Amino acid sequence: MASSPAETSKSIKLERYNSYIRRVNSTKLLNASSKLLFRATLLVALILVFLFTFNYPPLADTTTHTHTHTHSHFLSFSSAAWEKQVRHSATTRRPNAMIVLVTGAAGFVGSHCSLALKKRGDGVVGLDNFNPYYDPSLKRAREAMLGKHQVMIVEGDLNDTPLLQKLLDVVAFTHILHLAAQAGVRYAMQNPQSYVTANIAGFVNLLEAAKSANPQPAIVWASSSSVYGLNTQNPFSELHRTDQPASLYAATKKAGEEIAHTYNHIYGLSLTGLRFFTVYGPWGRPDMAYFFFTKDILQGKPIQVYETPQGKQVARDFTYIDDVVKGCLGALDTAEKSTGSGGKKRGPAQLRVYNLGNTSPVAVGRLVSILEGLLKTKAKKHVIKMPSNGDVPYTHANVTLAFRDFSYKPTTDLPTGLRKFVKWYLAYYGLHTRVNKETHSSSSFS
Ligand SMILES: O=C(O)[C@H]1O[C@H](OP(=O)(O)OP(=O)(O)OC[C@H]2O[C@@H](n3ccc(=O)[nH]c3=O)[C@H](O)[C@@H]2O)[C@H](O)[C@@H](O)[C@H]1O
Repeated sequence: MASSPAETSKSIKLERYNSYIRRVNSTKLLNASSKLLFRATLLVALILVFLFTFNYPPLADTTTHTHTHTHSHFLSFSSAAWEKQVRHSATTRRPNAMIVLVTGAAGFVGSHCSLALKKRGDGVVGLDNFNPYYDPSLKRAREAMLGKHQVMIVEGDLNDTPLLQKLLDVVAFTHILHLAAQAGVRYAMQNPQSYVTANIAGFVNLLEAAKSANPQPAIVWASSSSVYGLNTQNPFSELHRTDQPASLYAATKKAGEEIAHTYNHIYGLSLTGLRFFTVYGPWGRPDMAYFFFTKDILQGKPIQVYETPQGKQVARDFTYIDDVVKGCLGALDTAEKSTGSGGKKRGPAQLRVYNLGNTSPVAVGRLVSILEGLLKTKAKKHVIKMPSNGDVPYTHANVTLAFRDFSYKPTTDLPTGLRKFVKWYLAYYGLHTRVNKETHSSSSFS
């Protein structure tokens, strides 16, 4: 049926009105869905910000699932590219080479040992959590130096079990050189928990991963001269008592020696503990006296030199880094294989402890005089009684055992070693004034 013109115009208007309403509604719908989308995006963004800000999942998981490397950053630790880099770093370049996981590789002794191993053709993979106990930029500089020699440091924590398992799965390490630890004798009064976490829990976690690995690696690890504690027999021999630690640091290192015994006994892990005696040298630790004395003397700041409660000089068997590196490599070279497999002991395994010292203690006052000479600056020296915060009056190593078993023989005296340290210090921090030309002799770590 045909419609009238009036009806037609009314129906056209109605149609236009309906179409207008549909457009308005669809725009409203669009606006509503955009708003919904916007709110959802905001919510997701807020959740992400929360997760990153409050570090969830916990640090042990987040930091260790990534790593830095000179060529690429933050690869997932399970990615094929990450595994390739780890294997590349573990590549050996000599017959019968060892493949070593070095924990604490961005640390003082760890970086030196990693480089020495790599230079002689061994495969090396580092592990370090880059914690801020002392300036992490120094650890990054050591990492960069190792990167130039194709040594990769995986950024991760000893307490990250999946990471350790992954590393031991990806590479059949023959050895672990375990140097990662919470160091420092006096800092244990300020942050006791950090010593338990790194030196006890972290060590156990590493041993757990090692005992389950196939093959089980042999382990050489850093104990400390501080385990001799209040021992008065002199020089310190491995046969002397070590059941009187004077600091929590010493107690955790002594606990490590007992834990090593347990894992050797139950699982057949080959374990060698090295008692380091106040190691110093280029690329050293800024928390140690020789290092911050150098800084304070150059800045004209006062330094405190401790004396015993009886007014005697405090002394240390200061040991130069190159001598300690030789000792570490000697211990690795003579470490026998672990005997267990699949987490089970198959026979008795090697268990050893050695002193790595210099065998000639030097008073701290003499250390200061040597630095004054090298820096051509008089120290503002205050002699005070040694605070009772874990320190011991003197250390002195007997190294007969290490000499017998791997020809360990320290060859660097304190003036020679400090000269090399000062040369490095001035170059590293860009300070070249007021210093003896003599200090510009050769350095060990370049
Ligand atoms: O052999 C070890 O196993 C340990 O060695 C190192 O400990 P220590 O021998 O105590 O070194 P370090 O602090 O440099 O003090 C050196 C001397 O300066 C004296 N000292 C110290 C500070 C100060 O302000 N004044 C001072 O006279 C102080 O009394 C001491 O006589 C490592 O840090 C430690 O991690 C561990 O490895």
